Amino acid sequence: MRMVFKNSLLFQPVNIWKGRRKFISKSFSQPILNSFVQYFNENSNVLVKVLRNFNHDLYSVFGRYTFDTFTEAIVGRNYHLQTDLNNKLLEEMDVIQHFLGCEYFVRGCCFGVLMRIKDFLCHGWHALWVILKFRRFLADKVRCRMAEFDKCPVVDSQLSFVDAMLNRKDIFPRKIIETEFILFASAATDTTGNSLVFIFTLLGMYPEIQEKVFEEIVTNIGRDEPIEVDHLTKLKYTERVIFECMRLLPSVTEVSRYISKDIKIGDKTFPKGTNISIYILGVHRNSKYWPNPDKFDPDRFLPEEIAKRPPYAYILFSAGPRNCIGKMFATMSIKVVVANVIRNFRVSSKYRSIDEMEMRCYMTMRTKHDIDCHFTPRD
Ligand code: HEM
Repeated sequence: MRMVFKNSLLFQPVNIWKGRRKFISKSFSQPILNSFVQYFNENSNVLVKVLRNFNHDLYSVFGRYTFDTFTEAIVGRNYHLQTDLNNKLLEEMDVIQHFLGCEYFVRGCCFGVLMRIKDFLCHGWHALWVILKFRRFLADKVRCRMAEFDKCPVVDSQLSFVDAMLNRKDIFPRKIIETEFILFASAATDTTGNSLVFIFTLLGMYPEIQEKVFEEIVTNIGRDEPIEVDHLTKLKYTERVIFECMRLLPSVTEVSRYISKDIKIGDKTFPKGTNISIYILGVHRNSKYWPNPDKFDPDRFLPEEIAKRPPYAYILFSAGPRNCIGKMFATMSIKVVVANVIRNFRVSSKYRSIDEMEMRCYMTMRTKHDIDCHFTPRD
């Protein structure tokens, strides 16, 4: 991780992180995010076509949608991974998840150094090769953008974070811009893609809820109209459904922190120098805050129900200053996809409960095997 993201936001000490996060946050303001909705809409139209012909390997299908949308919004380039099935870059990235994932470290710890060396020789080189390929692929796009900028500088207060950094090349060298772009693309793709897979699978498990979502979408947007910013705030029930899906199946299940001074919580003290993990999945299914926690109930996200809970009972995007910078980007993108897909397809799944979905968790959570979720055109 450190090797790939060394110069990025993720690994900066607080004093550098603070200034950079503030700078980048301006590019995630509401007016800028609103201007991205056209890309979410256009790419979700492609997704609808893809789903008509290609109904398997859903992690790849939704990951490709997310990657195309992200790169188009941020550097103005669509790589058409949704339709270019020969490009296997995202699937190859899964090797990295395997390599960095729990299994490697758990086994490495149990059987000692020899197992680590064996794992590295078996999987490490492959992971390294994929990382370099991904890096080169994305860095190349930043260079293209840079060349465009040099020819024709854009003077605008509403720039994507890459363009905003390119505008301040005096403080952001090219290498840093490239690394940030790679971090953001990685942080956006699997998280959002996997969430979409889970949302549709849960909608497939609860057809009555799916029909209510369909009704709301058709009433507020229509069957064929392009999806625009103003539509998104009208999808109140759909939004509750999305939040409930991501409560039960968060694509990021834990975050870690290094404790820099003693912290007392209740009668326990966590001493300075400790690494701790906050288990998001556990918090989201804690019966103290979520009665009958395994029940799928979108009304938990009615405003009056939210008001009854402490704000940290739902930490899908983490919380505090180091939370997810892309949370609104992800939420808006997911809403557009749900609206466009549900008005075009009836979704079904054989699972009767989330317990039947065997999960595996590396950096992000997925099912162990191909997921059972099917899309049947409504027309
Ligand atoms: C459903 C989708 C997403 C989920 C569940 C998610 C979750 C998270 C979580 C839990 C963190 C905090 C990590 C920590 O506290 O250590 C985080 C950080 C981050 N996320 Fe997301 N994320 C999502 C989508 C996105 C998107 C779309 C982007 C980019 C547009 C993004 C960019 C980032 C970045 C750059 C950080 C690090 C922020 C920092 O250290 O200041 N994420 N995300």
